[in-house]
Amino acid sequence: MSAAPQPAAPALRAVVPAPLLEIERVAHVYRSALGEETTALDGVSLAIPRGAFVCLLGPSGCGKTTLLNMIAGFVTPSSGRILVGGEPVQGPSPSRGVVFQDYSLFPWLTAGQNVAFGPRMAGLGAAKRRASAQALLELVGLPNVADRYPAELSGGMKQRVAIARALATDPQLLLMDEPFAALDAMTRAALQRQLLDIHAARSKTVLFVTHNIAEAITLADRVIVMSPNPGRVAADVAIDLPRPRARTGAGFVALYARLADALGAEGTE
Ligand SMILES: Nc1ncnc2c1ncn2[C@@H]1O[C@H](COP(=O)(O)OP(=O)(O)OP(=O)(O)O)[C@@H](O)[C@H]1O
Repeated sequence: MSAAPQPAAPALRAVVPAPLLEIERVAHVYRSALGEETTALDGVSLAIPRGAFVCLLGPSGCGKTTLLNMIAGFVTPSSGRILVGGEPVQGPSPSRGVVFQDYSLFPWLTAGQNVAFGPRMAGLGAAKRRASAQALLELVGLPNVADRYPAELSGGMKQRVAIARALATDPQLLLMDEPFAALDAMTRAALQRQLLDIHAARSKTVLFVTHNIAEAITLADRVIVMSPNPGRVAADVAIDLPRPRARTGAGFVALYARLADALGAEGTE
């Protein structure tokens, strides 16, 4: 006698949180005034979870800045779409903080006013925005520069102010385009440490562009390697080393070789 058929057990579904950033089949073609076309990116798809620290690594011209500018809302993709928190990017937003390589502080504003700029645009009162700017300057290790102008600050100090400014609107996503490339090695290492502390303390999601393999391994949980002509994702490598990461450690050296290999003949540095 056969047993009566049992009802199927309900399928077990893991609860996977939606990624903060979704890039879906994005391409971008620049057209010059003379009608020349450059395909900067083609078929780029990525999903980045909340709280991740991801580095975009690739040689010059592979479209890293173009991709970052599209996520920031400064450039519109020719095709495909970009979602942040499930919403399509339709222009710049205070929920996405941007730090550029060239500091890009307003020279006519003091450091404190630069940091308070976003909150001022958002309508925060003077006393509150001064207090929050001072707290952010302290967070980046600059407790005494609020009244100084950018021209009175070193490159490393300017970049700290730029990071404080990017954090001032409490963005979900911090977009950083080779922010430490112009700094000397010691200042760069100090800012890398500080950025990791901020990432840990504030649980920000960070997308950080670099062409420096060691910097990518030092900072990221995950490195997206891009290749040029047109820009595409060539490799997606998890960095599961404990922090802080010694450059001479065996794991670091092995990942360095792996990423250099993924960069191939296009290798940077
Ligand atoms: N405004 C523009 N007009 C035309 N072509 C552009 C423009 N901006 C970038 N490009 C081209 O698009 C491609 C990707 O450039 P992009 O600056 O995004 O690369 P990148 O990887 O950030 O380079 P780098 O590391 O040198 O900053 C390159 O071929 C570049 O010449």
